[in-house]
Amino acid sequence: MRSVRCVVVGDSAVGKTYLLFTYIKKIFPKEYIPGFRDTYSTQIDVDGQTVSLNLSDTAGREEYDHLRPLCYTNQVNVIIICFSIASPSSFENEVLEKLREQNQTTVDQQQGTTMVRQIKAVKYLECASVNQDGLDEVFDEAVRASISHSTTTKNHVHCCK
Ligand SMILES: Nc1nc2c(ncn2[C@@H]2O[C@H](COP(=O)(O)OP(=O)(O)OP(=O)(O)O)[C@@H](O)[C@H]2O)c(=O)[nH]1
Repeated sequence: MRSVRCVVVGDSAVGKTYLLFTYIKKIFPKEYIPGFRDTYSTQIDVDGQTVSLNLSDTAGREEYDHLRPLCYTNQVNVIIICFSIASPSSFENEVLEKLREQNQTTVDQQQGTTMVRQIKAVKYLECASVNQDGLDEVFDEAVRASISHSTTTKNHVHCCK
């Protein structure tokens, strides 16, 4: 079975741990979870293929800056870069609503897509752990990106022989 190793990175408090917890457990935690297990494995079907998906959480706090690169080994197939479309304190809908009233904008699809081009990432996706909106899609796309990259790399190796 194909195995895909995926690391989730991003600033502190953008929701990385909750993203993984909610995706795996299919429930948004009621109480704050200070940390989740560092890695988790699950099997998912993507485009008719069963894949073993290994997920790793990272700590976003600055004091872990020197340790985080240890997670970027050559065994990692996909890195998901996470950020809050609003500020961390504006997670709650009520606060988002207030921001909108004050004409303060959140990151929109267009800005996300532009950023993807700038950093040569594969895709920009929005999701919300709180209602599980778009969560499966994030990890399905991560698997697709990995499969498509490994196919491209193999083809490249062939053509250079
Ligand atoms: N409203 C709302 N809150 C969320 C969502 N996802 C996460 N949160 C909240 O965001 C806070 C931070 O989430 P974490 O998952 O701990 O953040 P993190 O990115 O893992 O933070 P570090 O461990 O410091 O790197 C938590 O208090 C969650 O309740 C979401 O989709 N909606």
